[in-house]
Amino acid sequence: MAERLSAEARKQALGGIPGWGEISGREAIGKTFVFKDFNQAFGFMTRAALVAEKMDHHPEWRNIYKTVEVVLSTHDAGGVTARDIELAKAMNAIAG
Ligand SMILES: C[C@H](O)[C@H](O)[C@H]1CNC2=NC(N)=NC(=O)C2=N1
Repeated sequence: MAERLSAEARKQALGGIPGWGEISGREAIGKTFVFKDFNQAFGFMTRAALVAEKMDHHPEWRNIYKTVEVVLSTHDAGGVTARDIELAKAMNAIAG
């Protein structure tokens, strides 16, 4: 099982993934992606879902029109691990 990152390691990792930050009140990271329209937002979700499934690591997310709110944590580790950082980076790459 992946190890939880320390607060320090988490902060450092977040520095390298634009737009991602700590979620207040829980051990998770998040980002709100804003696209041009619903089509772009849903296209992002479709591509990200395929990557997430391949990684066996899945986002908590919510789509409102052209925005996608994403929260990542590793449930079995009770916090943020390298797997969350990896998926966050992949999502940024997909969003372009
Ligand atoms: C058995 C399976 O590997 C686990 O349930 C996976 C699936 N996807 C997951 N996704 C996320 N975000 N956190 C997890 O702890 C997690 N666990």
